[in-house]
Amino acid sequence: MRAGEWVRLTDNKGRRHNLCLEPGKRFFSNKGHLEHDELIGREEGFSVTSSAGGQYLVFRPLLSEFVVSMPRGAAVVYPKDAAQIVAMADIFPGADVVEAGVGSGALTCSLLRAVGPHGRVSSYERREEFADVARRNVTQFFDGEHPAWQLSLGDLAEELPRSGERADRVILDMLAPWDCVDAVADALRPGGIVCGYVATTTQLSRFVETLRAHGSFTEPSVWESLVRDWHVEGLAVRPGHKMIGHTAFLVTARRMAPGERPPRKTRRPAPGAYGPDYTGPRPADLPPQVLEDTQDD
Ligand SMILES: C[S@@+](CC[C@H](N)C(=O)[O-])C[C@H]1O[C@@H](n2cnc3c(N)ncnc32)[C@H](O)[C@@H]1O
Repeated sequence: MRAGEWVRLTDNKGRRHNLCLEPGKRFFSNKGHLEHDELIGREEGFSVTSSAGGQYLVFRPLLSEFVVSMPRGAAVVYPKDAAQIVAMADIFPGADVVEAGVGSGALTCSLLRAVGPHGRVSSYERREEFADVARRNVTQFFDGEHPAWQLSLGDLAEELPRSGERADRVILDMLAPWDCVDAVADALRPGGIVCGYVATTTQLSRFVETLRAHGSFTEPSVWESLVRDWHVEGLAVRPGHKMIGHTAFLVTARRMAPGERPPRKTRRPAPGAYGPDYTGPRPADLPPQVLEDTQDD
């Protein structure tokens, strides 16, 4: 490990500290201090003892560790969901991926890793202060600029058509992904995948109905992932007491070729899908403020 690199210290109670190694500096905790110089030049994966007897494991942070501890502008996509997005939206080496909004840049790091140096991740963010946070985080994680990354400031629905970009995959993590469906459909290559990450059921409903109504996507698939750790010690083998429960719902659909439509029966809700006596608004008709009152970016 060299000066300027980030390392993670974990004490024997599982408490974690991230630090950037600097010659001559000290790390302080309630267990005294450690000299950075003791860590610089060593290979990761060892334990050190501080001046007051605290023991720490020393490793470089994994991506999944980095994104949950890095500075945040907006809420981040958690590693459990980033893994689902990479797998189920089929992000492959060399792919052209468009992403919005970039938020804190957590998902961006996973996308860049998956496309590699010969792919492209084109990220859009409409708030400059979040774009700045993301730029710092992504640059820190990759220890410099990633050759496949391009970050643009602006609203995806307006900027993507202007850019003329074509994409194999488009990932939307934003309040109102339905506003971007036209732009996404125009940018996606036939067979390409749109993947939405939405926090609430009202957003989910509106996004899925908008994709269906657009007519150029296959029937959306919808799921969520719940991760539960297990405690395994002797005969005490049981689920952990805490878990990461709901974060967001995931939606994917594939772009049909130009002029092609998915089979009709998969495009519309079955008659009576809202119940025979239902006369209220359909999800796609809900006014935007109903959603904006309950959800922030
Ligand atoms: C929840 S955050 C994204 C977090 C990000 N995926 C991550 O893992 O760090 C949502 C972001 O989308 C941005 N946003 C919302 N609508 C947008 C749009 N139409 N175009 C571009 N950015 C948008 C917001 O400003 C916000 O920063």
